[in-house]
Amino acid sequence: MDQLSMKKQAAKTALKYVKPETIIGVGSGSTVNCFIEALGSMKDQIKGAVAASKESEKRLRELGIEVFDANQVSSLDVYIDGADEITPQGYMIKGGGAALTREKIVSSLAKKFICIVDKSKQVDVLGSTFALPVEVIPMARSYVARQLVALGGSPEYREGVVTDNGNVILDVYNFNIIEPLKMEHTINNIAGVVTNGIFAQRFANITIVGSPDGTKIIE
Ligand SMILES: O=C[C@H](O)[C@H](O)[C@H](O)COP(=O)(O)O
Repeated sequence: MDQLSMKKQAAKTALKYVKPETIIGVGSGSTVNCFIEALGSMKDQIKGAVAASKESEKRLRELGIEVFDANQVSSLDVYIDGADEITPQGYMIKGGGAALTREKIVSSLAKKFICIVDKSKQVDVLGSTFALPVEVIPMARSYVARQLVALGGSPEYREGVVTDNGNVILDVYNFNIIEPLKMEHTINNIAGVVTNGIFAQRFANITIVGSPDGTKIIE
């Protein structure tokens, strides 16, 4: 089974967590694009969605789903998003598509984070396969990079990428993230960091994994 089919499998399974008459949170990325496509079958049952990226917003609107601003809602029933890495505890690295800050904001509004992944995203320790994205205010780029080196990482500027918030991304290699919550807070405390791609404070409550052996749900 190819990776796209596994993503589609996980995305379709997530529909069972979408309740009629609710506004849901929707993340971004290729797995979420599969989810948005599947959500078309329920578009008349939900009130709408809050999107974590301009790209997802556009795709939702194209399907005829109403998109709300995050400031218009006080709470969301569920937030559905992919991840670049996820541990058995539901800790994630996100931001491969540079949407990490809006994803953290929208997911923080939700009662439950449902993470949809294909099995290649499962790891025991964060940082094993994927560099950690950090969104940075442009004028702080060099300062933040030096601080990340002091923490043991090897940051690389993601050339040519500007986030939906007008900032830049540093991808940090060689981080073995043994204590995700502590690391998330430490990096977020560096002046000039908007947020980093560790999702430990806001971990996934439910992980849906698409694999050739069928879909697995980890709660
Ligand atoms: O910024 C992007 C997001 O965090 C995505 O959810 C993450 O990169 C996973 O994307 P994909 O489903 O394309 O692997």
